[in-house]
Amino acid sequence: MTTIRIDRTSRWFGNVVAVNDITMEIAPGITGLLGPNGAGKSTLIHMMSGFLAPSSGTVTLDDRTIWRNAAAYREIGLVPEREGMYDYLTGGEFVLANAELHGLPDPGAATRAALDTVDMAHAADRRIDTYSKGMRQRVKMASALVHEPSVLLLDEPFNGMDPRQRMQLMDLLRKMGQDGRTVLFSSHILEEVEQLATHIEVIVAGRHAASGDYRKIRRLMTDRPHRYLVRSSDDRALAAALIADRSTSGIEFDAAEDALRVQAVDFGRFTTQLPRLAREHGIRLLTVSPSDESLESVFSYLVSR
Ligand SMILES: Nc1ncnc2c1ncn2[C@@H]1O[C@H](COP(=O)(O)OP(=O)(O)OP(=O)(O)O)[C@@H](O)[C@H]1O
Repeated sequence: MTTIRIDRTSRWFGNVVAVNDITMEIAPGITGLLGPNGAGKSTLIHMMSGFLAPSSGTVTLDDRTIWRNAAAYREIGLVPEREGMYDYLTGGEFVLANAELHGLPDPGAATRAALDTVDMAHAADRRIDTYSKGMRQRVKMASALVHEPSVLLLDEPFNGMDPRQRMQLMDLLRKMGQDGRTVLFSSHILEEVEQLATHIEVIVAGRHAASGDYRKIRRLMTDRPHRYLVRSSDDRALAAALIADRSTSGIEFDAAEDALRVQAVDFGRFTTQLPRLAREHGIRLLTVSPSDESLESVFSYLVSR
C-alpha cells in the first residue's frame, strides 16, 4: 500500500507559477485529479512521477523523496498525455524497451504479462503507427505497468477515446484500484472523474480548490450561486415576487436580451419557488436557462471561496 504526499509544493517555470503551494495526499484506490486546461495537472503529475523537481515543498512516496530516487521510480508507472511514441517500433518492442530500462530479470515475460493485462497481446507484433488511438493508449499502459508498480499515474488518459475504449480502460483501472494500487488520473471532465474515482482532488490555476468524494464535489458545485436568464409574460411582476424570496439574491433586467438575469443562492429552493411564484401571480414562464453552467465558472467559484 503506497501513499504519495505532496506537501506545500510549488513549481514555477520562469515567471509562470504552474503549481502554487499545493498540499494533498494520494492514497491507495482511485483518485481523480480534476481541473480545467492549464490548471497544473500535468506539472503535478510529472512531479509525482519523478520527472520534474519541485521548486519548493516536497513530494514523497511513503515518506521517501521521489525526485532523484531510483528506488521510488521503480514503484511508479506513468502514462503520459503526449503521444510521443516510437511509431516504427512494434507494441511489443516498445514495452520491452521499458522492461529492459527497469533492469527486470525476465523482460520478455514481463512484457507478455503487461500486454496481456491490457488485452494487447494479439497486436504485439504490429507497428505502433498502425494502431488506433485506444490501442496506443493501451500500449502506453502496458509500458507503464511492465515493472508492476504500486502507483499508476495517468495524464488525461481518456482524451480522444471512443465510449467503448473508455469503458475498457475504466474497468482496467477499477481492477487496479481494487488490487490495492494507488491510481491517479487527471481529467477536465467532471462526469469522467465521477464515474471512476472514489476520491477527487480539484485544482484550478495552480491552486488546490477542493477535495472529497464525488458527492461532496457535486454538492459544492450545486450549492454555488447560479445565474439564470428568465423570460416571462410579466418580467416586472416576476422580479418583484422573486426578490422577496430568499432563494434569490439579485435580479437585473437585461434590455438587450429582453429578459431577467436572476442570481439564485439556494439552487434547490429556487427551482421549486420559481414555478410556484409564477403560478401564484398568473405569470407564464417563457424561458428559464442557466447562464453560467460552464465548468470554468464552477471552477472559478471553487477557487474564489
Ligand atoms: N515547461 C514549461 N515551461 C513554461 N510553462 C509551462 C511549462 N509547463 C507548464 N507550463 C505552464 O504551467 C501551467 C500549467 O500547465 P500544465 O500543463 O501543468 O496544466 P494542465 O492542467 O495539465 O493543463 P492541460 O490539460 O492543458 O495540459 C500552464 O500555464 C502552462 O503554460
